Amino acid sequence: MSQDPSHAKRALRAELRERRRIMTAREREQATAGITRNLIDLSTRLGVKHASAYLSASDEPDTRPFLRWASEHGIRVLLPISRNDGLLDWAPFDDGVEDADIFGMPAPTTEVLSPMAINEVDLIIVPAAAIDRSGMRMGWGRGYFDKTLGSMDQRPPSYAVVFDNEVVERVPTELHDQAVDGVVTPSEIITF
Ligand SMILES: Nc1nc2c(c(=O)[nH]1)N(C=O)[C@@H](CNc1ccc(C(=O)N[C@@H](CCC(=O)O)C(=O)O)cc1)CN2
Ligand SMILES: Nc1ncnc2c1ncn2[C@@H]1O[C@H](COP(=O)(O)OP(=O)(O)OP(=O)(O)O)[C@@H](O)[C@H]1O
Repeated sequence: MSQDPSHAKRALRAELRERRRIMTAREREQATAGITRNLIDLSTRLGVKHASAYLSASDEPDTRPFLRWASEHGIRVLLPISRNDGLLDWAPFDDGVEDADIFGMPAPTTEVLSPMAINEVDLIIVPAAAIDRSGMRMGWGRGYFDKTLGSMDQRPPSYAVVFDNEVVERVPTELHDQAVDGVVTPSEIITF
């Protein structure tokens, strides 16, 4: 593997992307059930009232059943919308109210709030490609969550959501990379 972390990241992302692509429908369903159960457990344990999460794309761990549960239980959830300047706007979850963002990622079309809105939440749920045993996070390569997490001085607990085989020994890291406080997979909740 190359010494340059950005090259190593690219290679690892390609491998992970391919692994997600070849998952069967049954594997996905089972993963969704576990992830939903663990996200509900985590939010309940933390007494969360206001969270941020993401609207999953078809290859990503499915957040929608959790989002519906949260909505039914009075938990307000903010979802990201990618901006051209590298920051994320936020908008509240409302089932079915969505469109594609500038990258084709699902994004909410409810009332747009500024990047500052994330400062109001008491749990941050982030997408990731892989998480290592020290909590370092590798995302999909646009730096959105590094900038978002890195800009907050009072950060609530932040948990990444990945499939079980995406918790790895080490991810390649660069100076700007931000660690998360824990990870939710279909089979467990790990707090670092
Ligand atoms: N569902 C969801 N929404 C999200 C994110 C996410 O990961 N999942 N984001 C999390 O940040 C932001 C969008 N981030 C993105 C990150 C990368 C690419 C992208 O096109 N990546 C290239 C590979 C780049 C590389 O490997 O260097 C690609 O996939 O082809 C698009 C959007 C905001 N919304
Ligand atoms: N805090 C920051 N300030 C300025 N640039 C940054 C910052 N964080 C990341 N970047 C830039 O963003 C690009 C992508 O970074 P990286 O590969 O770590 O993204 P990622 O964590 O995989 O993506 P994401 O957070 O969108 O899931 C890099 O070119 C990096 O220089």
